[in-house]
Amino acid sequence: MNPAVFEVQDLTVRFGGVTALDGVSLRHDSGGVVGLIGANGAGKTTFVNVLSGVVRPARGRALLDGHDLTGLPPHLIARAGLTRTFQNLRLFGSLTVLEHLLVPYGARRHGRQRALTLLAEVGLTGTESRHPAELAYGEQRRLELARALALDPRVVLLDEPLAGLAGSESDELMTLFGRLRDGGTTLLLVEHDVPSVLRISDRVLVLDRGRLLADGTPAEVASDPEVRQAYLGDDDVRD
Ligand SMILES: Nc1ncnc2c1ncn2[C@@H]1O[C@H](COP(=O)(O)OP(=O)(O)OP(=O)(O)O)[C@@H](O)[C@H]1O
Repeated sequence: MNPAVFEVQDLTVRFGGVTALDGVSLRHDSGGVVGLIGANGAGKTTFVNVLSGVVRPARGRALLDGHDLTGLPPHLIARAGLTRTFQNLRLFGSLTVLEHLLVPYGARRHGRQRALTLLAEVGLTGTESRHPAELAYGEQRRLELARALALDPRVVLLDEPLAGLAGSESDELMTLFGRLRDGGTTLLLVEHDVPSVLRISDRVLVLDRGRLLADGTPAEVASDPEVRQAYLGDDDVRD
């Protein structure tokens, strides 16, 4: 069997007496958008934190293309092809927009041109010399995304990328996610906006108190009685 794009085996994370992830195992073999939903405290951010190297699991493994990432620091995981955005933006106040992207591109060939191209892709052309504090909130979110996209990762983890965005801004980002997916990037989308997740995802995972409650197509997950009872309100799943 070919290695999965990403895979977790028996992933278990504890914070003191709290079990944030409880033996989660799954593999994702193709690209596309994988939605990850669940109530507050279900373990979604912890899942992203383990895959991206921010949190070490008590048990289990995380793999990217068959390579064990468990315990590697975030910068090596990023270099291996898995990057992320943060729920609370982590931009550098002293760097300009362009400099944010020149950091990952470093001395690479055509780094500056590639950075400018990427800024155009996320709709930030014209903001190159500004600092994060001079950007609108939606622009800051797009800069965070652009930084995660530098160096052409194979997998990007998006932790609540739509939080705090107006409807039109979040529509634009969803369109961009669709383009990235079509370009072959695998996206793992953690999001409280369930209708958006169901609309864009090829596969939806539902976490409930650290366990994988459901895993299927958006239609399968939206009609799963256990999911509806544990998590989804009827309003959330209506078209
Ligand atoms: N650093 C930490 N220290 C202690 N407990 C933590 C820590 N991080 C997460 N937890 C706990 O682990 C559980 C899972 O949290 P996590 O943030 O992964 O959930 P989530 O599904 O992302 O929630 P939300 O939707 O509210 O962001 C929660 O009970 C949370 O309080």
